[in-house]
Amino acid sequence: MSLPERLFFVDTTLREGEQFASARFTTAQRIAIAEMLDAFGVEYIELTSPAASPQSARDLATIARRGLRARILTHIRCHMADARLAVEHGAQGANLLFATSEPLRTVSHGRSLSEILAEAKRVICYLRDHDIEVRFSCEDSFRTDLADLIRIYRAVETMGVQRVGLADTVGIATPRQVYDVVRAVRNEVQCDIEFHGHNDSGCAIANTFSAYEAGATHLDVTVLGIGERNGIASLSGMIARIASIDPSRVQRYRLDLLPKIDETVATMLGIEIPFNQCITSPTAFHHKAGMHTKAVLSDPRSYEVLDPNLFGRQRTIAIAHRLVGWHAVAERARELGITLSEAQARAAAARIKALGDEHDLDGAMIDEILYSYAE
Ligand SMILES: CC(=O)SCCNC(=O)CCNC(=O)[C@H](O)C(C)(C)COP(=O)(O)OP(=O)(O)OC[C@H]1O[C@@H](n2cnc3c(N)ncnc32)[C@H](O)[C@@H]1OP(=O)(O)O
Ligand SMILES: O=C(O)CCC(=O)C(=O)O
Ligand SMILES: [Zn+2]
Repeated sequence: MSLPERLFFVDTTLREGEQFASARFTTAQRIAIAEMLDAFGVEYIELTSPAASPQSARDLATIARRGLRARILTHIRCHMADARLAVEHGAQGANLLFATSEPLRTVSHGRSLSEILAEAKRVICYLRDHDIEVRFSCEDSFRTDLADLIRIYRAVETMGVQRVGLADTVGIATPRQVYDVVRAVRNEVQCDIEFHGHNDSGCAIANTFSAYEAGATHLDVTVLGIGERNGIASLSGMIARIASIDPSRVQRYRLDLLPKIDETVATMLGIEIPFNQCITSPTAFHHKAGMHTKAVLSDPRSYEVLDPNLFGRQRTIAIAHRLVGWHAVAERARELGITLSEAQARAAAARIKALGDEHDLDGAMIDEILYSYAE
């Protein structure tokens, strides 16, 4: 499968990620996160609006002055006061949004589509006059009428935005729907397209990937997928999704930094890396069941679509449990310098299984059983 060439990550750990329940990054932590993401190679780092709090405004200015390779964006309402703050605090780009769906339009801001477009024109012209890269996003795009979406995107493109954004704000969209809507927008505008997908129904990575396949160029991610409620697509998840199809698409990034980035942010948040996190979870390259370990010992590609070495990780093979197979037992014996016949390895595996039915096992217990064959 060939994937589109144009791919930019917009990491929004310092905006969407700050909306995660336990996030309250200090200035030093914000700088550390921005520097790690920059070293990794994300193209954009999105920061909380300078309107949010005095420290958020100061930190935007500090990070924007830091001379990072990544472009520093701030996420603001389509509002002149917020736009002025973005300019005053040195943002290189402004990610504007306005809710356009029926359910949100009423309760979020109460504007009609025409009023949204009138406000957008003032704000976009002001930002473009100040040489700010502008993206305009329709919040809750997937509960917005497609004709309304297209009307707005065509209009803001003529106002001079560099890209339009589609947001699955409530995590309701399916991968096929994302593909169809992004494709429809792709056919209507020339500018770049950004996608932002929430994980409420478990489709954030799949939806973000579908958007990429359909022509989205800019993909929103956060470290560990943190964000409002249960978050959005994770950086490591999107890297895994793309690398498993075509590693050359992500070879320009410092993939070996991913474990450290996830670990550092998890520590800042006071959480563990989730067990099901792609690439960086402690068990992401851990093999247990006998049928798996037998095959992996012969050729890791049997049960690994990603090479752990690419990410500075190592595979682990567990044998201290009742699902063990004799091949893995024989391999452990070889590591210990013990030569077992097939019959002995099978007998040792049977012994481990019987003990595993009775209680938890650990590596030392297994080695003791294996040494008993060496005597
Ligand atoms: C789906 C998302 O994650 S969107 C991003 C969410 N991010 C944030 O909310 C950033 C943190 N937010 C904040 O610090 C505050 O909400 C602020 C500073 C932005 C605004 O605070 P307040 O002025 O106290 O307003 P409050 O948050 O209660 O209400 C939102 C206001 O923004 C207006 N508004 C909402 N969306 C938009 C929009 N896209 N563009 C312009 N105005 C908007 C509402 O009409 C309301 O205006 P009002 O004060 O005239 O009634
Ligand atoms: O600005 C955007 O495109 C996304 C805003 C957001 O966080 C959302 O809609 O969930
Ligand atoms: Zn969001």
